[in-house]
Amino acid sequence: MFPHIINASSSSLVAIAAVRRACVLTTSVFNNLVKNETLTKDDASPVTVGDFSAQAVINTILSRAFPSDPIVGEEDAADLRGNAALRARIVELANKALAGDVQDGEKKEWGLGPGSEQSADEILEVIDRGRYEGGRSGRMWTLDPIDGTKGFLRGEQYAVCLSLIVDAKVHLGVIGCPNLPSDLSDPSSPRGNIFVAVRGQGAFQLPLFLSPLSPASTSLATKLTIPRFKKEELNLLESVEKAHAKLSFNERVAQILGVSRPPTRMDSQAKYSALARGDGGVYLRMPTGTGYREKIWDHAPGSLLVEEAGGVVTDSRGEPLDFGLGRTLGENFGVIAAGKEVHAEVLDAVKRALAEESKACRL
Ligand SMILES: Nc1ncnc2c1ncn2[C@@H]1O[C@H](COP(=O)(O)O)[C@@H](OP(=O)(O)O)[C@H]1O
Ligand SMILES: [Mg+2]
Ligand SMILES: [Mg+2]
Ligand SMILES: [Mg+2]
Repeated sequence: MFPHIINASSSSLVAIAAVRRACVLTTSVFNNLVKNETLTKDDASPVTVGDFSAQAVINTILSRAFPSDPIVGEEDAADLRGNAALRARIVELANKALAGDVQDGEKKEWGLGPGSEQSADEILEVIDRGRYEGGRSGRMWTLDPIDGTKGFLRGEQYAVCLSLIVDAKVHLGVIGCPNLPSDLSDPSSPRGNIFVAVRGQGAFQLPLFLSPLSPASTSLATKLTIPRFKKEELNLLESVEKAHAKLSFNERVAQILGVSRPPTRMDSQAKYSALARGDGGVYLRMPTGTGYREKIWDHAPGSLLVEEAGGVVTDSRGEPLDFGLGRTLGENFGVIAAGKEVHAEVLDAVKRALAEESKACRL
């Protein structure tokens, strides 16, 4: 089943290869990260040499495989142009990742294999291929080279996330989770999974560090379906970072729903992956009131994964997420993702909690 899908779509084969290469890089960067390899961006969020070099690797592969496809990537090279030490480290890391032997499921023409190293200028340019503004029509990719940078820095969950959007609809989503155990309830179960969703063809999990075409990987590939939860089995999946989502609101929604299990807090779109395979029943992310606009790369692959696993993803008004507005999802009304049956109940609970809040404000 799974190889049939990736063979049928060259985009998915390219995307899986790109995400796997980047995950090998980020795993090695984590093990060797030193203090001065992290910058603070204008919005006070962290970015590491891992984020920049992973974007260079994925953008290189996409640009070679699909030269006319634009890319909406989280990072850009502006901060690297004035920082020679950081730039040199990123060039070294990206080139090491690109020059590794061409493996099963990859092609040399994608800029891979010995001899495919690029100059510093080429690496900066390819990082900047991610500056596309997005929009409603045509084909484009959206990339989050490390989603959950704070989780990455803590040695916890993070994800390398890539998605193909066509005419504002997500067609393909690939999420590499190097630190995610196969079984959340058993932290000693093997870590490193990749999640792949193709519109209309399903959602899958397979081992991250095996070629997707190898018999071992194929035999371990599983098709994901969100199970029907009983109330007592439900719990919420939510951000670790209080600045990213209003966790007190989640507590009230859980109360209204009668959910008694504690929430699972996890960084990155690993939450969507966990939801798609039945590790937790509800993804809930409500705005904290700062005016922050959610970015398309933080939700595109995760939302398709959940939908293809039989779930529903909307904002807090029940409206679909709109990936055609540019780099952001527009005004922030939050995100609710859950299995079909549970989603309607959560939406009602969210509306009730919002009504309570606005009543309390008027008093
Ligand atoms: N004020 C805010 N509200 C919502 N999301 C925010 C935010 N500030 C940053 N983020 C986003 O939250 C993402 C992490 O999501 P989560 O909280 O689910 O782990 C970050 O991705 P990066 O780590 O790629 O920058 C960042 O884009
Ligand atoms: Mg970031
Ligand atoms: Mg992100
Ligand atoms: Mg990121």
